[in-house]
Amino acid sequence: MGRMKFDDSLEKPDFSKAMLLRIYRYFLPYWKQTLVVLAILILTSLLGLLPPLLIQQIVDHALPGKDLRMLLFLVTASLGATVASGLLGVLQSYLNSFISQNIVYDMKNQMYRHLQDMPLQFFSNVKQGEVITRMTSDISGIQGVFSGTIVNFASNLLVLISTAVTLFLMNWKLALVSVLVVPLFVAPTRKMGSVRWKLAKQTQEKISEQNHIIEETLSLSGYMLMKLFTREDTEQSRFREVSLATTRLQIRESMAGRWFMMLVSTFASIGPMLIYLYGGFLFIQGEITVGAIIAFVALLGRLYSPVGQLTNLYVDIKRSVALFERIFDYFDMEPQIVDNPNAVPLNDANSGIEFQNVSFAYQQGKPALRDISFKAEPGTMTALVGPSGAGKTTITNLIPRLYEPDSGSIRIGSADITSLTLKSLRSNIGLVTQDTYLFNGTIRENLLYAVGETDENKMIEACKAAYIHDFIMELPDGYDTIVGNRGIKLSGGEKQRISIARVLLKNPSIIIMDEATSSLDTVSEYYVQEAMAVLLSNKTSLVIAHRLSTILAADNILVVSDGKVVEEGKHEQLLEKNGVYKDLYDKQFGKKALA
Ligand SMILES: Nc1ncnc2c1ncn2[C@@H]1O[C@H](COP(=O)(O)OP(=O)(O)OP(=O)(O)O)[C@@H](O)[C@H]1O
Repeated sequence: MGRMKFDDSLEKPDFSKAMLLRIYRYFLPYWKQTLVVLAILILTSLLGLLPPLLIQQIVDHALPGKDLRMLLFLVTASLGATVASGLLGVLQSYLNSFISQNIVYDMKNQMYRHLQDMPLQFFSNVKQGEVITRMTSDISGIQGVFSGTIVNFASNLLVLISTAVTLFLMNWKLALVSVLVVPLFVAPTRKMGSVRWKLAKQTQEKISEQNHIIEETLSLSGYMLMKLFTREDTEQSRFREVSLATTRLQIRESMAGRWFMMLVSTFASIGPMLIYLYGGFLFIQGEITVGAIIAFVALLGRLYSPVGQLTNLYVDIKRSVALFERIFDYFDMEPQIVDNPNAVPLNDANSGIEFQNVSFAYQQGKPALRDISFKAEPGTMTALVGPSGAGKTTITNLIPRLYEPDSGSIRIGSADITSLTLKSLRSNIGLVTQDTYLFNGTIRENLLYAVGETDENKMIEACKAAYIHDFIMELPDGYDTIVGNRGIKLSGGEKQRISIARVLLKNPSIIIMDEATSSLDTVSEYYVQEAMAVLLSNKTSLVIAHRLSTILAADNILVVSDGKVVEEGKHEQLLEKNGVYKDLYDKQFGKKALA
């Protein structure tokens, strides 16, 4: 315990001018408050000098002169200085907190907005929980940078300078003696700080690992996976292992340098002894007074403590700059899909969709779509069929610009979608995905997410059209029923109908639908089909179709295979071709159709 391994090879933080300027910019709006804090720090460092100096006067003048009035005055003045210093400290705490919390507030809002503009790809790649860590602990850690690092630095420096100057003015020989001890504890304090920082970093990593396990296994889907594969014991031992490592690290961290601390306090106490010894000698020589020796010893604390803290400051600054670096890493990721400078709103959304030679790859060298061209006429339904992984979802994701094609263009009417404002484009598109995402709130809240506010009648109308109103009314709390995490309290068909109602409320001209593959019972399926029919009527729609009835109702069918449109036409025409479609049809629907 308390063993230390010292490693000087800590990676250097980025102290570049650009970095510091960037950090400085966050503090700039609060420069007035910062100036007040600085003024308070100067005042308190001076006020702190008063009590020892007043004690000197008491010992040298008030007591030997038996001057009661002078004694009272000096004691009151000393008390006054302490009280004033305390009051200023309160104001300073408020300002510290005001400045740092406001910077955190500014940063969090900026980061939230920034992350909203990140492409879908970012959220597919980022580790679970990572965004939350950056948003919460990293940004919140910034508050410590001002109230901790910066204020500490300024305050310690001011106390150190003011005390050193006072000591040297009082008696330069004695001051020199007190400074002699300083190097004795600077080196150990430095070492201790670095070791602590290393251990703290390791602990932080272990804690992140622990959080990751918790998030992975105690979230809804993770929990189901763990239960169904009976992995409880394995997960438990994985968790226990990481927890044990964390616990050990934390014990080591709290013990790190305890031996050194002991040494340091011993060294620090050598200072006063030296002062008594050498000061006593000077007193005997008649060079200084008893009061001066007492004041000197009292002031020593104000000299040693800031030296110790300033020695450790490098670690604090490093931690702070590392925090900023982590946050700036996120800010430096450019949102790739943004409005064109000359973007215009979409005028007529119901004018058909056209893909012209569109190619796209999620990863370089692995094309997901190759030279896709097709036209979805206004007011018609286009069905996308094809084997799993063929690229159907990718095609639909390109229309609301969740991803950008690598080449080719997508048009709505005559407008290239990149020339349109994202807001107008997306507000004209209704997306019904396979795994309907409902957040943990009431059915009403989930429905109104589409439009913000609407009157009750419109909402009920949409639910009736989506064949879900009667079901909702049968629930004990009706529209105020809580749906649970991701809507777990509802069946797949019910969730899909709610999401259809949500899109109906939005009433967009273009509908993109990924039909659920999960088989619903006949009644549920019937209702979903009916709801879909309402949703799709008179709209330009693209449906990833898994049901024969949908395929038969489609005005045009695109057969997608290996990132290409390999066949196109109506059901009968495609069957006649005796190609990929026929093959798919036989495999997927042949038996069902016969039945
Ligand atoms: N976010 C992603 N990052 C990298 N590759 C992806 C991503 N999403 C899909 N892919 C890959 O792109 C290809 C096309 O996927 P897509 O989801 O479009 O297929 P699909 O036809 O919709 O399949 P399914 O019917 O199974 O949903 C697949 O090979 C898939 O592995």
